[in-house]
Amino acid sequence: MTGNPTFLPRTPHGVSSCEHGGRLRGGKDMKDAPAAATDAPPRIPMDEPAPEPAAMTGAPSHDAVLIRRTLVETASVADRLTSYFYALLFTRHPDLRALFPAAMDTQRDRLLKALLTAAEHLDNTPVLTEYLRGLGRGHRKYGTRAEHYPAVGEALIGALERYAGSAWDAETEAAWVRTYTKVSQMMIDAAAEDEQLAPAWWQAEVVSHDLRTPDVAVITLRPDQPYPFLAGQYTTLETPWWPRIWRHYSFASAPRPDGLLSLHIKAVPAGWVSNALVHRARPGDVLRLGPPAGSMTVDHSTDNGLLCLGGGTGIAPIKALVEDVAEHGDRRRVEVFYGARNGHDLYDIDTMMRLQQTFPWLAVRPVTEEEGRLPDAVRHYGPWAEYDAYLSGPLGMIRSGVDALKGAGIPTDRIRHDYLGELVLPAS
Ligand SMILES: NC(=O)C1=CN([C@@H]2O[C@H](COP(=O)(O)OP(=O)(O)OC[C@H]3O[C@@H](n4cnc5c(N)ncnc54)[C@H](O)[C@@H]3O)[C@@H](O)[C@H]2O)C=CC1
Repeated sequence: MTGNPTFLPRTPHGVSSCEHGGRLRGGKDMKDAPAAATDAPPRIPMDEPAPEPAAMTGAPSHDAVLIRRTLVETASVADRLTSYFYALLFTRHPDLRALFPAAMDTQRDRLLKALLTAAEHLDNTPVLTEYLRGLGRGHRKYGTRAEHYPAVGEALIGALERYAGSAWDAETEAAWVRTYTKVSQMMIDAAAEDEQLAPAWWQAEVVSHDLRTPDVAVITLRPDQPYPFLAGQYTTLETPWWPRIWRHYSFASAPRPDGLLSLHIKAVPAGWVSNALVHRARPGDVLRLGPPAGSMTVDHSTDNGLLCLGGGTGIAPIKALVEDVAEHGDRRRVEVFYGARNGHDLYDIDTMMRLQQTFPWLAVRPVTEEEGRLPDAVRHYGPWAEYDAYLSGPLGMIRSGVDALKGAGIPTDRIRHDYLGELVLPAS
């Protein structure tokens, strides 16, 4: 290590809780941890997805330049860097191992990816603040405490130092220490504030389980206490069968007067949580939910129409958005394109068609792959320049959908989805 990093995030009350500074002993001697087997891809690839960025303004700060240089340098070895990061963390702080799932697989790169996403948005303070505050709140359910953050910072610096090659020097290390201190402080403060307002997690009982296709279930939950959220948001969920493995699922309904929550789950190959929810969960089972998150919510300050693309189970939050517009009595035009591989996979088409019959301002267009892919279908209609766009579905669909919508004249700041991290981060 070139310097002597000291992470001193204040406790929520402004007093330094502990000091974990100093060189990481023995870091250079450690072997890379073996790569874990891969699980099914997480629906949202980080702990919590970042919000849509505002346009970046001005030149990047010097710290941001140094940090991006490190990211570029380590992009091709991200996997080894991640393994080494966790090896350092757990060797130096074995007590922290219990906060993570028994099998690390997809968890492995989540923490690091979240940190790197934060670094990516260093110069965009409103976006960074919103993202980190959500991340801090979301970490309460893992049992994360203020005093854990310095340990993570040390492991991060140790791993970066090892893999950043010529991009690493004392100045770069100082930039990372400053950045990490800022990042962790925002998370700590947000968690402390949230503690006054909301539980760290909710328990929710399965009250109905409806298998719509061999792979897709619609599940209704009754939370043990009120669960406030907005249509279009998602939750994190832990099952009793896979402790400490959390997955993201969007709510399929706007908030209901009876307080019940509904989710659409597709069992994906090797997806432990999704398979348990589809094939094992039954009424009476109790799950745990983290706080709501996500920025794909309706902007009620405008009369713009809504153009919604829902692919596969991505139709769930789109249905919630439609209900939200209906409840506001806005009568704004809402155009839904509902994509699936084939007719059989359009598992919620009856509900969507019922909504279309009820609301004259709503048009629902099912699109199967025989007819083409969702973004192509959208290009055949329009014009869309006066619409706000909402996308939910597989990553490839979001990517090509965003391109199609930009091509149709919708500005980026009126295109909402919850996949930002994966779209901006270098592939690893
Ligand atoms: N908030 C969100 O963004 C949500 C996302 N999801 C995600 O949606 C996905 C749904 O998966 P499945 O039901 O298996 O979907 P799928 O693989 O059956 O595809 C659904 C639709 O997306 C289209 N599509 C797929 N790849 C595409 C590409 N590269 N370019 C253009 N169109 C493409 C297909 O043609 C089809 O119309 C999951 O990954 C799930 O995690 C689910 C709920 C909410």
